[in-house]
Amino acid sequence: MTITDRADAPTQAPAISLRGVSKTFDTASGPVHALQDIDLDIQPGSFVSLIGPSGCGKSTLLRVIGDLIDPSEGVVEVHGKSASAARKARDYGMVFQQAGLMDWRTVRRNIELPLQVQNVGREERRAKAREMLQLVKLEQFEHHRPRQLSGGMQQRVAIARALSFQPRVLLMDEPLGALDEMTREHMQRHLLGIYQETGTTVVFVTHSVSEAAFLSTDVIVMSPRPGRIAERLHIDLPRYRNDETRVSEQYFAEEAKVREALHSVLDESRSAA
Ligand SMILES: Nc1ncnc2c1ncn2[C@@H]1O[C@H](COP(=O)(O)OP(=O)(O)OP(=O)(O)O)[C@@H](O)[C@H]1O
Repeated sequence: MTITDRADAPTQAPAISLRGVSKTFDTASGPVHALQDIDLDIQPGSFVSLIGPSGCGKSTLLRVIGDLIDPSEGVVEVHGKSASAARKARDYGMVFQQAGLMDWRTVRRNIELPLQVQNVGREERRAKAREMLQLVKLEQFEHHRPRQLSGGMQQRVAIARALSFQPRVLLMDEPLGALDEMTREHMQRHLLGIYQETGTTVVFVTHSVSEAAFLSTDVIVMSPRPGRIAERLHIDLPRYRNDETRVSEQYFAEEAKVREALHSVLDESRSAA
């Protein structure tokens, strides 16, 4: 399965490639087949959302890509390297539902942390962190502590931190899941802006159909027990999207397409249960 950000895009080496990837967890109550036989190519610069019922393996797939867990079978390549080599080469930025910021450090020093770990010099670190603060539009909060910021702002800091070392791939596990509806829409606009500006390849786990349709170039619909790819959908919207996109006929049609695919997976998994 190949995913390109445009249907007519020339063939290029995928940013992420999975072949025959399965993951089984051995638990006290027996094996859990979280992923089975996943083949997937993700082209550079695409924004790919993973959506599907709870427990269908979205987070497991993201974690296998990011080398946070090993697959039981199969191969993962990121820009031609193994997932573990890609992690060592700092090809990944990761953002989770909780921002996970350190409250004893200022906002800027939180963003500097991954650079500090890489022994980047102080001045360069500071300059990079300021650039990232501009990217997420939080320049004036440089000296604040995370607890002084709203949930959405904290997530923007987490995104800035993840992007500080210019990873080629941004892995996001429900990064907007804990935010209220209005903040979430606001953050979606921010995230789109960041994506458009950086051109980073994004893999994004979400439960929200509208979010997946609005943000993504492609949506992967997964089905549970075992976790598999049920359908992949190309989102036929202009790459540059804004609030007008959200109320366009074209967007409603794309959203309906994702909703329909998800509902047929839900219906199947209910009738199999
Ligand atoms: N560390 C683990 N040990 C045992 N089972 C696990 C582990 N991690 C995930 N699982 C199981 O693997 C399956 C897939 O889980 P995963 O979290 O990837 O699904 P998900 O689609 O992200 O779910 P949700 O939408 O609820 O977050 C589930 O049955 C889950 O219970």
